[in-house]
Amino acid sequence: MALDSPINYASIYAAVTANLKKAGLPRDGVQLTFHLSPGTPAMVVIWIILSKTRFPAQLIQTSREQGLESVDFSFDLASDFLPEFLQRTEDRIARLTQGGVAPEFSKIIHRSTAVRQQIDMARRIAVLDVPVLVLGETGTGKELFAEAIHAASRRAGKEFVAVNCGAISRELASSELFGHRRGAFTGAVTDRKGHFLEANGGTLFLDEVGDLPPDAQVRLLRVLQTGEVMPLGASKAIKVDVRVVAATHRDLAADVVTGRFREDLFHRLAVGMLHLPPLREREHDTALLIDHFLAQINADARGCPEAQEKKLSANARKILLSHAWPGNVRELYHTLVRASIWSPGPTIDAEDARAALLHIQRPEENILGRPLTQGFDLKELLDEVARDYVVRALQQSGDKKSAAAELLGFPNYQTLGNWMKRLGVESTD
Ligand SMILES: Nc1ncnc2c1ncn2[C@@H]1O[C@H](COP(=O)(O)OP(=O)(O)OP(=O)(O)O)[C@@H](O)[C@H]1O
Repeated sequence: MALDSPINYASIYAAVTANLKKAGLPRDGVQLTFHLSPGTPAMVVIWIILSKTRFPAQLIQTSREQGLESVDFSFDLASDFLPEFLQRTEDRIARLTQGGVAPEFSKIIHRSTAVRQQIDMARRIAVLDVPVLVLGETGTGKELFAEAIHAASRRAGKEFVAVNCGAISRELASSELFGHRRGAFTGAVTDRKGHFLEANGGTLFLDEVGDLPPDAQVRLLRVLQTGEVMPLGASKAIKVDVRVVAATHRDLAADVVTGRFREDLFHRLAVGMLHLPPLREREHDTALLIDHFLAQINADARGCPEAQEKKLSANARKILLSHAWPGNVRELYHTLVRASIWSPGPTIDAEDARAALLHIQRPEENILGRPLTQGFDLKELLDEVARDYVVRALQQSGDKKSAAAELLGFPNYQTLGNWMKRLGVESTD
């Protein structure tokens, strides 16, 4: 096993754990033994920590005088230290979160327990200054959560830099994030600071982190491990103090399995992890968001001479409530903006709502012509088709479940109810 240095704790830890994992350890039926005597003091420390945590092992030492001895001492991290450590952390969180919810979390409009739980977790993670990974479909509020975490953290007054990794070209990803020196590559005519240094002292929000190319993943891992950035073409690393909040709509755990995303980076980023549920899984949030956004749209329009205060008719509301919202909160907001602009009178009626929704159906999205590329999910596609028909049947039947069930060829309305629950379709029937 090659080591950078026999006294470098980080490299000993990385090398040993990588080798043990490669050997498929720990594993049932295999009793591990670590020999403490031949190593440097740094190695002994790492062996002891690993034996008491990730790789339970028996410890032995040897000497000319005593021969082989088992090294035994009671040191149980879980029961001896963790409770005390956690209690200290709890106290700190309680101190830091005194005074109610940070106002930035109040921007996250919700009534559902699912979102409330994620806010509670985000508040606790915010004060710990650890990396956070926010998972959720597009438009579920990942960036909104990242901003709130920043605002509720000790970095609040410092920079919040948001970068969409999916929008950077693969060739330029490393230079955009970590910077470059003039002449580092063709086209590098001036020095570039890079987003990490721009966010120094604050928070860097890496949206669509799953789209980072492999070389940028390696560099990001190194920054997280060492707290230092090495711009392309530079000869010296620069210390940075940046908290990373990453987000993705991809199934990152599946990307780790296929090798598309580095497992070690995944673990580094996912110290705190949030799962934002799609709108269809947030009971009653859609109704609340409709009212909130409509009030906001009306407030924004106030002052324009030709603007009218808009209201939603009961039928228009029903249509919006039963839509599947594949684009989640963002799509809901834009649909309301369109509906309020297009409705000629002060009331947005069913027709206006339908027209605003129809606007986003893209004819080129032929359901039979989707490319079989990574991320394709046949079950999700079939659910999409089912959702579309269920919503249409409900609309056509005036939201009467029995009639809608008949239209769909279901034996009874309970069957429709089961489908709606599974597909996350709401109804007001
Ligand atoms: N719970 C919410 N309350 C109020 N506004 C919300 C909520 N969730 C999302 N939004 C708004 O919806 C829009 C989309 O949210 P945001 O950009 O945070 O989503 P995202 O998950 O980061 O999207 P993407 O995956 O496309 O990057 C934003 O304008 C945001 O302010």
